Amino acid sequence: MEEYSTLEGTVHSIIFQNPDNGYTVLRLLTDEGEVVNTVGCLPCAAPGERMLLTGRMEVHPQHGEQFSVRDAERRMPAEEDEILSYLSSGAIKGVGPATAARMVERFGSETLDVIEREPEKLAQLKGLTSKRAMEIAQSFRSQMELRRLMEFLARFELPIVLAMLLEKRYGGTALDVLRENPYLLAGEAFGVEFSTADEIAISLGIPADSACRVEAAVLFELDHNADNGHVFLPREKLIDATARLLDCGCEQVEQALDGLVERCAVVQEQVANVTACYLRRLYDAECYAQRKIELLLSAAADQGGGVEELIGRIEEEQGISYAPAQRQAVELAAREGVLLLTGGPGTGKTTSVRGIVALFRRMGLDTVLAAPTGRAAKRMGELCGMEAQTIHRLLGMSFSESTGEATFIKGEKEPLEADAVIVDEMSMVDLMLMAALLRSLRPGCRLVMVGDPDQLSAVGAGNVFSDLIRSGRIATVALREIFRQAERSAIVRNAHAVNEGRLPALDNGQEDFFFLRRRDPVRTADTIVELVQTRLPEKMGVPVEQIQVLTPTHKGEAGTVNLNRVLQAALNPRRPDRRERSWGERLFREGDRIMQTKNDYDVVWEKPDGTVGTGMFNGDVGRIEQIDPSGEWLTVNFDDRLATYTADQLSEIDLAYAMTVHKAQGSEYRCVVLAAVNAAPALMVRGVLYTAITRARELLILVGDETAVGRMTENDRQQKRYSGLKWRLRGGKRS
Ligand SMILES: Nc1ncnc2c1ncn2[C@@H]1O[C@H](COP(=O)(O)OP(=O)(O)OP(=O)(O)O)[C@@H](O)[C@H]1O
Repeated sequence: MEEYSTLEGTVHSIIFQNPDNGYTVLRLLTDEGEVVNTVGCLPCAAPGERMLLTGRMEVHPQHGEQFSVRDAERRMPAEEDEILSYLSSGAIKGVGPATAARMVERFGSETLDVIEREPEKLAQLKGLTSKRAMEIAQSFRSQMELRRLMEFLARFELPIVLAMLLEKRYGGTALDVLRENPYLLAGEAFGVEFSTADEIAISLGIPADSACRVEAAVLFELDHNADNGHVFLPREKLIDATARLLDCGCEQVEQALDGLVERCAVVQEQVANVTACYLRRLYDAECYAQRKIELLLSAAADQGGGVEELIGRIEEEQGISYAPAQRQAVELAAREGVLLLTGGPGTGKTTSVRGIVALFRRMGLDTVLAAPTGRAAKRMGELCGMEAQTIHRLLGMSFSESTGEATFIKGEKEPLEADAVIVDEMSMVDLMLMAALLRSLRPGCRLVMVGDPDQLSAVGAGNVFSDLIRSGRIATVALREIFRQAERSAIVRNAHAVNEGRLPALDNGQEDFFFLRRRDPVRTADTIVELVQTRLPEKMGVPVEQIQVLTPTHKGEAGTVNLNRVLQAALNPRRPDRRERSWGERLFREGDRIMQTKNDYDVVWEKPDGTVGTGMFNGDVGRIEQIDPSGEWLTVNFDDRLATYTADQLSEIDLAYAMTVHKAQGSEYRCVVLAAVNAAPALMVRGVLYTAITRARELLILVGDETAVGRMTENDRQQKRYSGLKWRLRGGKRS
């Protein structure tokens, strides 16, 4: 990792500035008398201002050497000549060079204070009306507010970009709002650690036992646990965790929790024998999901007559004879309002779905196919011979800038027109998405949910698929038989072995499954680079683009961070004709394979046929096509959708030469290279290995240590997730 250095000096001139995100290109006159081109997030920077910058030097193919800023300590100009160049630069609306000169001549080094605090004095100057003086003061004050906000955040080592986000949300009063309740930073929209918000609060003298602190901690715990998959927390656990977080007594937390329950910010309800505490949105989603599923079940669409004959014709048409369980699945799809279809790799799920699609077509049902990720939708569409979409796109998801929440065009008021919806890769659907999908279905719409319940759980909160299966309320067909074609593949055989707790065969006597023993993670990483760069493309004829490196972890030599660094250096090395752009610790280069790491509904994309749309989703993978010479935006090609990212969206992308198994959920690759290395205990589980193996279509190469493979295979512990959906469907308390 390159070292950071510091640079101190005065802003000489501004070359470029984006007022929306603060991205700035400027020339800095250092104290050593050198002029250095400097780029970074430096909102409202203006000539004359003093800066102490931390960052690193980069070589830009067109602009040569430039300093890329990570942190900045900034001081307003203090000397007369600095103030003059600051004001002359146009930094304040309504002040040009002539006015600036008059102001500084009259007020000297006090000029900025006068503008801010005694603007009426400005009207004494020739040619300045008091109205204009007030406008100047207003423009200067709003800049100062933003600056003070930035300085305030910088004291706690928070990123400058956060100031822009706060200002967007709270306008000129952002700093006051923040001082009143610093805990808002720990909320979903800003994602700051509770401990940092707490540090700010303490520095502001907010007492440790103040209600706002304890309430914020309770909400933070619920939110944090939702990120770990829990829909609710048992009251005792919530109180205990919060008391530990705050290092305070349980009574205080109980009081705060009761206050939140009274105000309905938290919902408390008995779920089986647990007193469950829910964030409001998750409670509403769970109750809605239960009610809507009941409704869809009660509208059971009995189409008994003639189905067998139809199935016979479909078999003939598709040149296939269904296995009994597959036939049952197709038949039940005709009869039931809601159907679950489960099975591991090669058990014939897709073939059954094709049958269901054909049957629905013959029944005259308008059918829609969907999946939780873009890749899963693409694959589903290809295999079923009709268009499939992501659930997000199907529902017209967008993002509210003011509340930070996802909104959907489709819902109860404007439902989907479909008569039937078939969803694949259901194991990845979390509770919020499930509730949104259900809201968009008309009463009587059929819902077929397909997936492999042994895959890793959804990233978001909930256990939706397994709750639905285990509720016993919904018709379920479990495909267990592995078809002969599929049985020939060692990938499929080994996946089933792992799923049953048996070690995969690592003897290399197979065509599509190989094991390369490397006990040391450094050698594991070296071997992975060699495989991807030369051996696989040259000896096995697999193009680099069709290989995906997976690893259980971010950390260590064989974790994503290091593997991405070494793979980038090998596959897309620094070249004079490839522009680069760094963002925090990451370095992006034209030609890099990258991944979107969170949903962003604002990214704009365009297809070659001119279709324009918005939205990129967590897990979408693309290639950096171009980095603008200003470094201010870059374009990424996602499967022919050319998306433009501005500087403030760069935190949402990461290199994707290697990714975690969790991130690869729902995707499939021709060839997977898996780093089988020891990692944190929570990652050494069967689900991780099983999911990794089942991502490979034609070739899987395990590189690493068989003890790690063994540990993962043996450990079938699934993280328990608190969720009440199964209980509600089984007839728990009606809501
Ligand atoms: N009834 C059948 N008769 C003969 N072959 C079948 C039948 N059903 C499925 N197959 C074959 O078995 C293999 C696996 O089927 P399919 O792709 O439908 O399974 P899947 O569960 O979707 O698998 P995966 O999840 O791995 O994609 C395919 O080669 C398919 O052609």
